[in-house]
Amino acid sequence: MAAYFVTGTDTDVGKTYVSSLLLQAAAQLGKRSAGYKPVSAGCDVIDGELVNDDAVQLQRAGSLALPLSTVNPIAFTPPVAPHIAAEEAGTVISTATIESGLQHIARQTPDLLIMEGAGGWRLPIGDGRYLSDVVAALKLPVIIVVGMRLGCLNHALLTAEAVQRDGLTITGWIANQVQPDMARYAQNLATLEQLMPAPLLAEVPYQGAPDEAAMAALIKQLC
Ligand SMILES: Nc1ncnc2c1ncn2[C@@H]1O[C@H](COP(=O)(O)OP(=O)(O)OP(=O)(O)O)[C@@H](O)[C@H]1O
Ligand SMILES: C[C@H](N)[C@H](N)CCCCCC(=O)O
Ligand SMILES: [Mg+2]
Repeated sequence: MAAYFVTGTDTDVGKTYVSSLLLQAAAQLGKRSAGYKPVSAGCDVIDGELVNDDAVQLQRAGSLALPLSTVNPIAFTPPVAPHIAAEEAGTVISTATIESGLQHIARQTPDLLIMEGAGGWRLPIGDGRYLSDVVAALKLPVIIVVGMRLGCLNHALLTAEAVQRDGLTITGWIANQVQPDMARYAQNLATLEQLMPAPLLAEVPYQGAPDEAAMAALIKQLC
């Protein structure tokens, strides 16, 4: 089984969008794929259940049939930083729950398991702890989604520095075109290719996906 942690240069940079593409591509190639969003903030309450859109997207994209509570064991209603939502709910984000949730999915032997963070790499989860501590304890390789917009160079380089300082391997980064036409896109991409300490895995076009052959090659590399 291959498991990865997908982080991003910020919230709203396309971690879920890109993770879903990877899970779908793996499924189309006959692989067992599963997404995991341990901590979410920003949910609808449907029939008494907290339903997070990221979790629903990952659940649909993966080929394993998993209940939503398995894909997303820790969920909060307001779309705010999760440790603040946890405090408001009078609860503490449990690292044991995050870890056991991953092991639970791993036991169903996916070929590709993608765990999506929330926000960026150094996400506080309360009491001086960070989601990155959990990823480090799990020793998961990291994929960085770079939301290609002005400011991403600094965010991408700082994220990569922090991941490496935490002792983790960066499998690579994905350039995600969150804007239809970023000014100097090619030059920004070239700058990151030169300065990032890990390879560019894929370019994801605005409202699109890498071509089938590129995706198949990437899934082969990741699995
Ligand atoms: N390549 C793309 N083309 C067009 N829209 C995109 C692309 N990538 C992401 N988006 C859109 O940008 C928004 C943010 O993407 P997404 O939800 O995947 O971000 P995220 O990093 O997972 O955010 P969060 O921190 O909340 O988990 C969504 O509306 C998504 O559909
Ligand atoms: C609500 C939002 N879409 C995400 N799920 C949570 C983003 C947390 C960001 C925390 C921060 O770094 O400021
Ligand atoms: Mg997301």
